[in-house]
Amino acid sequence: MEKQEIRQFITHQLNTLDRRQQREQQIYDRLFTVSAWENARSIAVTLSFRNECSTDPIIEKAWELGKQVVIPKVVQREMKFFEYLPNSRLVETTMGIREPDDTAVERSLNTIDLCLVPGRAFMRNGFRVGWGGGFYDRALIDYQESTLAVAFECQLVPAFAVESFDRPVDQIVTESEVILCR
Ligand SMILES: Nc1nc2c(c(=O)[nH]1)N(C=O)[C@@H](CNc1ccc(C(=O)N[C@@H](CCC(=O)O)C(=O)O)cc1)CN2
Ligand SMILES: Nc1ncnc2c1ncn2[C@@H]1O[C@H](COP(=O)(O)OP(=O)(O)OP(=O)(O)O)[C@@H](O)[C@H]1O
Repeated sequence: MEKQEIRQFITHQLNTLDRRQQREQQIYDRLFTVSAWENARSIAVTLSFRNECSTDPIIEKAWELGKQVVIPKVVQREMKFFEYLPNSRLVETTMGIREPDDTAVERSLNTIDLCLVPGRAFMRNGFRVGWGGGFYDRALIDYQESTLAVAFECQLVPAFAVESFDRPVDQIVTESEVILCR
């Protein structure tokens, strides 16, 4: 399948997913036992939108545990990361993604212990298909710390053509397993 067909297929899968809340809770419970999560003092995470697995409980838990949280903002085709606190103000993009406002403090991704990478579809070897902006492929080029994706089982796909610029994640946490990709 082409990446574009995979995106359409996954959108349908996610829109018709049953027992979503139960599945999300299983994903969180499993994520919170992973050592890369436990050891991270700072995490980068996206604010979920549309039918992505909700990241709100992940962020709440991170704050509860005293972890620093940063979230991305797309600035002129480039993604930058900013500190995210319970009282941070957000603005919504035309696409519907919530992003930090102008007052947020920028943090280099390279100073963050764990990067939670969003994606539409994943192979078990960690390669992913996103929304098609290539933002994470570029952001992860010289990122040395742990990368992890949370995804529903139905987002795992058997095979797609990997391109030279694609960057795999280290681990994928689903509602039924932790996949060690590398
Ligand atoms: N929750 C979440 N936040 C995220 C991502 C993500 O996958 N999930 N991203 C992961 O990389 C980045 C944003 N990714 C984007 C990828 C593509 C387009 C884009 O192509 N927009 C089109 C409109 C497409 C549409 O409306 O459907 C455009 O601007 O013309 C925008 C943002 C950063 N934040
Ligand atoms: N390292 C890079 N340098 C320049 N362009 C890149 C790089 N990585 C990706 N791109 C560009 O980004 C485009 C989209 O890539 P791809 O379809 O893999 O995005 P994606 O992984 O689905 O999106 P995202 O990473 O934002 O979730 C590609 O067509 C490619 O030209």
